[in-house]
Amino acid sequence: MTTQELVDQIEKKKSFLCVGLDVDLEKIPAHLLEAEDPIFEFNKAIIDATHDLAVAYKPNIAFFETYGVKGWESLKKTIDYLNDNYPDIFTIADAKRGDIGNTATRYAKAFFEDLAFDSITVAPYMGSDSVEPFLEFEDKHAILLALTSNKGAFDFQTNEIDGEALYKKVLKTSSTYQNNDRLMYVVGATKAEYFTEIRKIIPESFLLVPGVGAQGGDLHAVCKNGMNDQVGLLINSSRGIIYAGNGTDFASKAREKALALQQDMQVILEAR
Ligand SMILES: O=c1ccn([C@@H]2O[C@H](COP(=O)(O)O)[C@@H](O)[C@H]2O)c(=O)[nH]1
Repeated sequence: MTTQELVDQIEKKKSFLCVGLDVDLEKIPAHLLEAEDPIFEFNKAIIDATHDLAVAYKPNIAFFETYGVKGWESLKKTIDYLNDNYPDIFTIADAKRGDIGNTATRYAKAFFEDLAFDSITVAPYMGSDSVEPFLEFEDKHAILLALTSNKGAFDFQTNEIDGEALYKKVLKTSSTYQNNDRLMYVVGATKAEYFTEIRKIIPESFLLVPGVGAQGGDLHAVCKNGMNDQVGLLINSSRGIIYAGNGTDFASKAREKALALQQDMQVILEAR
């Protein structure tokens, strides 16, 4: 998907919501456990209940890998279901990959060609030759971890090297990579006070922003400091939406949570 197509979706739906699919068999409603593929059935119900309110879905790959081959089958069914039924939706494989060039190419082919995701999260630590292979695919995007939502982000990312915070170096250096127009960045909602500085370095780029809801990040603060002319934000909520209920009405409960976020976003968009 092109960035412009994503922007068009945001305008049409008045939403920049990304629903995170972090499916845990210990948390999903008991009645689904009788299904042949409970993970897929759960995802399908969540997607069907929220697709008009969200512009992106982000399956976190760990939650599928943990179930081995069955988990990968559920992931494949989930991405195929999204692509077949809701082709306008932007899809993110939250896989946080990063390795030397030839290995990075294999990761990129796995997630962009076999699984047909629009984007994948990538760790920047190994540098240009570990990131650029992901940027060789037309209309696909690498979403680089810049300033993450967790407290461990302060271990390295905000530390200064030669007078500049590491996360700023990541933003600046990656902006020189081949096909850098296909780059997006992860910045945590729990780090709202950093968005103004971040926007000075990468004014145009889309930011994937996890950390609202369960991690306590503030949507309004993020939007105030981080929104650009094209909105430029994908706000992710995973547990706060998908586990809003755990009875037979779990999907409508998830919709209620997604609707509340979308309505907040609509107000923010209309006030711009
Ligand atoms: O900095 C980061 C990067 C990724 N994540 C992922 O986003 C979701 C957040 O889930 P919630 O339930 O909404 O807290 C999850 O998949 C994380 O692995 C992040 O939280 N922070």
